[in-house]
Amino acid sequence: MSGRYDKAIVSVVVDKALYSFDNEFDYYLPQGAKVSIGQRVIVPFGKGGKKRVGLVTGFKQNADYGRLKDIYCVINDGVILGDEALRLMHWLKDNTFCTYFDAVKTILPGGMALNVSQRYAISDEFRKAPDSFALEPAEQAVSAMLLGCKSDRELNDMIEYGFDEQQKKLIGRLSEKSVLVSLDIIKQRVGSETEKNVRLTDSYLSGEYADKGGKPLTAKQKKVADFLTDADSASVKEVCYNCVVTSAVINNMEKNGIVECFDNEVSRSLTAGAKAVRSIDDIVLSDEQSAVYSGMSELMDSGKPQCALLKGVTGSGKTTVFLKLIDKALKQGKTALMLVPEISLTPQMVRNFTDLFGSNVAVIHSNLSLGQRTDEYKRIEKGEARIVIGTRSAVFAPLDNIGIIVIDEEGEHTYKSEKSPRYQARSIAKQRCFYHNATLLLASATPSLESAYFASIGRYKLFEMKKRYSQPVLPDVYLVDMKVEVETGNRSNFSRALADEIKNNLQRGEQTILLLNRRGYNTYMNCIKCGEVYKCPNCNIPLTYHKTNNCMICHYCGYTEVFTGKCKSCGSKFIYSTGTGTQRIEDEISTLFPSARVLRMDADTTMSKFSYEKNFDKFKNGEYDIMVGTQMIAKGLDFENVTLVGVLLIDKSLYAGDYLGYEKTFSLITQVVGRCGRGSKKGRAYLQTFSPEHYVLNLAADQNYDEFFRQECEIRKALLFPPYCDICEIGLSSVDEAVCKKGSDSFVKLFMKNLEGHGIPIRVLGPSACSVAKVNGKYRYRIIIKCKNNKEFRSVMQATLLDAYKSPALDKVSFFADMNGEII
Ligand SMILES: Nc1ncnc2c1ncn2[C@@H]1O[C@H](COP(=O)(O)OP(=O)(O)OP(=O)(O)O)[C@@H](O)[C@H]1O
Ligand SMILES: [Zn+2]
Repeated sequence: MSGRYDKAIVSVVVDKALYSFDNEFDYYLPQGAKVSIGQRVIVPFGKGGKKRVGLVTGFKQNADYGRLKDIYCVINDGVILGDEALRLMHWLKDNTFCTYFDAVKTILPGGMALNVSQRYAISDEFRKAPDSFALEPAEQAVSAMLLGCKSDRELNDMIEYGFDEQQKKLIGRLSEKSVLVSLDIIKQRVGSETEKNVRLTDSYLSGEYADKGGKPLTAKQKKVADFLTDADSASVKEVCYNCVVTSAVINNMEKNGIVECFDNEVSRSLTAGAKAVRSIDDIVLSDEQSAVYSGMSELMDSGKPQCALLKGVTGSGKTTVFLKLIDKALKQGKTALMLVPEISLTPQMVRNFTDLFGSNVAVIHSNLSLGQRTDEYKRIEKGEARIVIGTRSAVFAPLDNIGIIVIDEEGEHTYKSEKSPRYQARSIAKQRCFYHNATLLLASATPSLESAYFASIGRYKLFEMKKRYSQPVLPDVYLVDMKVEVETGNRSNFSRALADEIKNNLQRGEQTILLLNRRGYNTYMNCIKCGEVYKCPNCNIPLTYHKTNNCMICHYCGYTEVFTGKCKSCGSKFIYSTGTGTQRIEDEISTLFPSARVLRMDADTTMSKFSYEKNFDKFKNGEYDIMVGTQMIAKGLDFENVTLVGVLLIDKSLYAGDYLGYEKTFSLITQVVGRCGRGSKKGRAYLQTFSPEHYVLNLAADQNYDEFFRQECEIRKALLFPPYCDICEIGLSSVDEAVCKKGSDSFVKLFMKNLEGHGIPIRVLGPSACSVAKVNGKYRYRIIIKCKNNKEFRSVMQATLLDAYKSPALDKVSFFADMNGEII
């Protein structure tokens, strides 16, 4: 319901409200003001009546008139959350334990967020007669400093960056005494135009800048760096605006090598200006593809919400089927949404779409500047783009009349948000399909166990494609026993079989992909003399040695120290290092195969994200013979000249320490094996392991998903894990371990108390320290609650969280609840 009234009481959700205090608050709408549901307003909030951004969620008939405050002003940019978006906001609040406004901010693109900030100026009275004001000495000192400022801008900069906490406190007093006047400035984070962009340099991100003695950042520079860390990239204008700096600050940072400027040509060519160059009618589906298409068409024609799972082996041409189905939706006068796990890895996918649908395609992902994201959002809202491709957050794209939502590689963990609101894109997609009577298509070569289970009990309609499109056979897969290699004197990271095959490939001019899921050079270092193990002081886990910058780096928090070659505690020069990372493999390849041209792809070489596409293009053009990388190279890539895949050591992934370990390993192997033999030549894959007898590895080598599914379901059923129950994880952290542990125990007690009288079957595991027990100087505990995710359970959890916020035992502990989250 949405309407306009001259006088009314409205419910408003408010920005920056704490979870424990979050609600729909009532406000009085001033006489003559008009507002609609879904429109933004500024309201006074809290004790001091500070101005906050809010969003109107409804009108009220009866409320306590006397105690209500007036809305301060209505923001004149119309309804920004429509009926569906408001429902999603409520859904997020109820299901993920976030605040209303966290939900609002997640649904809107970052660039549309509004901020209220306070700006100060010296009052005319004070300027004229400063001596007539009764000020304490400290106040006098501060006001003298402020009087010395040449402009309001300088004055506000001084307050924000130059003052310590003590001085900042005096600002409030000076406003009360009318020395200063304050203004509330409402800022939208960006305008709509796009221009020159900035991002942090690789050197700064890798810590090289700091290591090479780069100047420490000034307060303003730090603000810019923090902003860019969050935003990935933004236009110069946006940075200036949000960080309240001039472009001179950015120029300086560019000179010092902290940021770099670039033109974002990628997104421009991808979206508004794109032209269709091919016709969808030229694509002819194979028999298997046609069968899926007609089955899906039936669902789409039903006019009811539907959910289907497409299990298609790697290279079966799932994308082609998506294209045809999306074309069908458009022809029905509807719109379509397609989610991918990581856009930088699938430039080909985006190209496929723009080639066929031109500017009808909008792309949403975090590599765009805030302005570009807002522009895409508006193109979608206006109906100029009726197909949206994007990563997780694109699931909220303001499409109207959706016909189909496709989620590619549906089991990928990137679909789950790891910060509040902790939502799973699949669940949001389901909500949207219900709303629009649309069809949801989940697709993968290795579906998540949960989706496969729902398909097996008939809740999802199941479609399968068992053949590759161009090459009738899947690659041959061999397990290589590394124990035998070691026993027979081969201590290298390459088994003889794999080394021989790499040699063959080099001779034949065919390409090879090597997977090792650890970056860096050595992953463990200790002193032989005193036994000291080099660990991160913040996280207490072993540091990884990086040869490229001669540093030891923590892969959890980024802590970096230069490796001196001597033990820090005893000074000995005998340092023992073990554990192989991708950098070391790159070295070993150059020793074993000096002529090979090697491309390394891991988080260290691709920090700016833009390197992905360039490097993959070079590899595709044959400029490299071997690509070695972490799991980022395992999925989605389609290079026809790759005929060999080697997995250097898979064991660690099997024992990842949570119930998803086997599922993830099976999926990783299937995906990476699927990268070879996609053209006319058959592929082969070698999996090196110290546990060649492990059944998961054997099933993965056989590419036998069905049997893996059966066995894994048995285990999950016996031990009670999803999909046979839901899991609610409580994560707790604190700088003090004892406080964290005590707080965790209190949380369990509060939960048990709230549970009383409900008769809900649950099992509580823990509290226990997380497997990485300390990150960024904070100790981490977790509680696992096996439960059934329903309204009753969630209400118990909500009550527990509210109690926990009030409990003194949890005063110094941060905590969150996460339904069915991935457990690290
Ligand atoms: N009907 C078709 N006509 C022409 N080419 C096709 C057709 N179907 C698939 N292909 C080609 O086959 C190759 C594999 O297709 P695609 O990348 O869509 O497979 P996929 O199922 O998504 O694989 P993966 O799960 O490994 O990512 C691509 O190069 C694609 O262009
Ligand atoms: Zn660390």
